[in-house]
Amino acid sequence: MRLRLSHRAHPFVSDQELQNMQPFVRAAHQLMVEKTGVGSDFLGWIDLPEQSAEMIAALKKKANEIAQKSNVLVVIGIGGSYLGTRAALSFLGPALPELAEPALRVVYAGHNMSATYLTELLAELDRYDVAVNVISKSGTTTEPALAFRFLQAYMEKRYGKEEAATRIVATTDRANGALVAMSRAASYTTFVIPDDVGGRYSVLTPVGLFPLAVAGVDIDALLAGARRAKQELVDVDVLKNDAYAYAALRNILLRKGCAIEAFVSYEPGMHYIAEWWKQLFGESEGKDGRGLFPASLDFSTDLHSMGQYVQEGARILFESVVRVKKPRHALTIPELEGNADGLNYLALQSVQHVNDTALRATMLAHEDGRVPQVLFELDDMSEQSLGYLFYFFELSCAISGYLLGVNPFDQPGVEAYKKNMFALLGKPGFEAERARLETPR
Ligand SMILES: O=P(O)(O)OC[C@H]1O[C@](O)(CO)[C@@H](O)[C@@H]1O
Repeated sequence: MRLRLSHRAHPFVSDQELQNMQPFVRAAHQLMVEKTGVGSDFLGWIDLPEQSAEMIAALKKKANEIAQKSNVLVVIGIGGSYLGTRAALSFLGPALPELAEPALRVVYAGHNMSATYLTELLAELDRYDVAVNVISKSGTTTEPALAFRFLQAYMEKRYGKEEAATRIVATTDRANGALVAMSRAASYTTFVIPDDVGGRYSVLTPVGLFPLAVAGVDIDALLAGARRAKQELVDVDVLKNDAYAYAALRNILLRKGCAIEAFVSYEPGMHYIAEWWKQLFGESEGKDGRGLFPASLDFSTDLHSMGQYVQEGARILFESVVRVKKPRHALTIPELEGNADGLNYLALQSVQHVNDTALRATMLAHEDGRVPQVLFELDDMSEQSLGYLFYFFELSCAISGYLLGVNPFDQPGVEAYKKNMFALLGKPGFEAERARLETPR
């Protein structure tokens, strides 16, 4: 249940260069643990692995009640309010939710504003017993608010106000935002997102824990994995703390001209882990004209599309590769009589061996193509390993942001499109902005 850094981008970065970062890593560490850095009022994520047993018990009780009477949970949220859940469920399986018949399905809304998506979602719900978890830290984000308007009306029409109120759970701020008032008025069960935890660091709050508990995930094991990461990743020595080494490597590679970091995995279940990771690093570091652009690649699938670019395109990227040491299933390749497909040279070997060989072959090829690579090894695809991974990257991201000299916990740039959208839609209070936008440029 661990994530280990097993390849530190050599020969592109030497251990000496990594060690040269030590004073800066120490300073970043101190800013974080002494809570003296910018954004220090958003360090609540550090202690999430050890949160109140009372809150976890209440959360599990309600999750159980919802799971008893529903077979679809609609999770309404955007960004950090849904990506952690989606990442966890795709990581933990089933690998093919379209074909599986789980006792409860989790579907998403409020992460886009597509009329097609919402209409087709609402049209399908009649066939299921439905519950809704609406999640918004601010309680005012347009995408989830819009989706909830439709879902709330659907639930009340279908079940009546009283029963709908037992099937809707709100996860939001303690006191502020429209969702708090709406939940009070309708008597929804609510769970609180702590004031000192930002959206992208919130997967281990009820934001992730509640829907995951409804879906049957062992959230105690998830938290245990995060606790272990918290206990283990304490050494300030950059050569002994993998989370800090990763943060330092990213910064070295950025300064060496890599503008893009691609998160690479060889398990399809990691796809949404990469999406979660992209938000974490993108919102934390992309500011003040700085930061690596976080991208992701699903190998070996994308080797047959983006592989060409990585091998021979502009030398502007490095890869952070995650290898899963023990995937959920082992599969042996059968022998084929007559060897019509020519694959008998692989007979009786495991599919994992072939996948791992693709990883080795690709890393060697990309090294020849002058692409720096960092390799992580994740023990397995369990809840504990996932908790470890979540905490590992959150910690790396905080240190990396401080090394970069930005506030890793704000996201002022996200407001730009929102302000323009409100102005163009005619929201009261945005008249001057609208006039500015409509002035010919
Ligand atoms: O939970 P909220 O307040 O609806 O915000 C959702 C997401 O929107 C952002 O503010 C911007 O994408 C994220 O930081 C956050 O995770």
